[in-house]
Amino acid sequence: MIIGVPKEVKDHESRVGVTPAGVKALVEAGHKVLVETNAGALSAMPDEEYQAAGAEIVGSAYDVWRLAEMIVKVKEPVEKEYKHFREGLVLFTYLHLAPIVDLTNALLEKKVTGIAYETVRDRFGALPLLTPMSEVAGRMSVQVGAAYLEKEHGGRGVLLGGVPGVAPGNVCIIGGGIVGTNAAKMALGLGAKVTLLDNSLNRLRELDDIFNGRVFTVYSNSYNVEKAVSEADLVIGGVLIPGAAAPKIVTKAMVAKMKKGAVIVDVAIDQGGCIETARPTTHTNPSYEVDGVVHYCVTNMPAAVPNTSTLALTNATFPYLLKLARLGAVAAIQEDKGIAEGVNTYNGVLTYEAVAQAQSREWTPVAELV
Ligand SMILES: NC(=O)C1=CN([C@@H]2O[C@H](COP(=O)(O)OP(=O)(O)OC[C@H]3O[C@@H](n4cnc5c(N)ncnc54)[C@H](O)[C@@H]3O)[C@@H](O)[C@H]2O)C=CC1
Ligand SMILES: CC(=O)C(=O)O
Repeated sequence: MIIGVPKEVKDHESRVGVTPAGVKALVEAGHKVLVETNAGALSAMPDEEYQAAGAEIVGSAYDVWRLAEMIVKVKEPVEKEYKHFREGLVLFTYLHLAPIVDLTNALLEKKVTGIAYETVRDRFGALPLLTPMSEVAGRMSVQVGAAYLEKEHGGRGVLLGGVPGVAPGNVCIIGGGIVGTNAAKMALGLGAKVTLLDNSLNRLRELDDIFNGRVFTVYSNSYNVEKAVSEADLVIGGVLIPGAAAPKIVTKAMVAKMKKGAVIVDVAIDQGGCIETARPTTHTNPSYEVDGVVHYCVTNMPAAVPNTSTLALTNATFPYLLKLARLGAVAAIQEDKGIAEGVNTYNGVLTYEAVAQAQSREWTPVAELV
């Protein structure tokens, strides 16, 4: 198969979809890999390493997209990439379609097979291609939040760890999955007081065990959320219903009652955000204020640490990529239920229920189409 790896074009997106190690394994398996020049440069993976691994370096994105049968990326295509879509192309990347209607339309119109990292499942039902970036973003959310709490950055001037004689800061984490757990680890490491809310009692039990009671676990309902948020210096949003638009757990009214200079990091913003006042931001303009509360809602947080993130992401994506290349998309979808779960668009048909619900559209399971 001919596999194309374009350079990312989203704001400050510095990760890359395949590493030189991945290229070597693909080439050894008989595939051809086209890498756009400088695609890996910001992840400290120069063209020479790709070339030495057997890739063909291609000068333009246009040619990578045109010549490849499967495109492997990191982020969902932005508008200026839609012109590259064509019938039969396989696109393996994050898509986050629920909140992005125009991208959904473009993939459907051009009959692209869109396989979304964030909805691929493993045999345990987990989301193996979302997990590594949630680990990164969860850990980052605390260091970003701590920086925005500094006066210089508009925050209320709270040191999360406190000092002897002064209480630590309050961190409230909503959603106790991968983002939430990793955020809790970092916040505890800094010495903050951590409250974690989830609407799964079983998950709260697991978290209580994992953290040995050092994190305050609270059942997520609007009463408890309002109280926790009003006491917080830093609120981290990490709620997910896979593939769906994120439910708004923190309302505008709750934000209005937060402490002035408190900080919100809504990691769930890539699925539309779980905080009503959150809107997507970029690494160029990462933050804004609502009711005196600083909001940081960057949709591609791991791009800030591309070397770590590219390695972590491709560790997880590579076995799926190899399978897609070996079998071709149709046979891989037929053989592997987890890959089939990743298919959001196929031959002009929307194939993911939660996206269909978010956009009030019809959908058909991909198993009925291949
Ligand atoms: N902005 C960025 O750069 C990045 C964003 N993300 C996003 O972060 C979000 C969270 O991802 P993960 O932690 O991997 O998901 P996860 O599935 O591991 O965790 C989600 C948690 O939310 C909980 N939840 C669901 N409904 C809830 C409710 N009503 N109240 C409280 N909790 C509720 C679930 O029980 C689960 O524990 C996703 O939208 C993901 O795409 C992930 C990586 C990077
Ligand atoms: C998960 C995601 O959206 C990201 O890593 O950018």
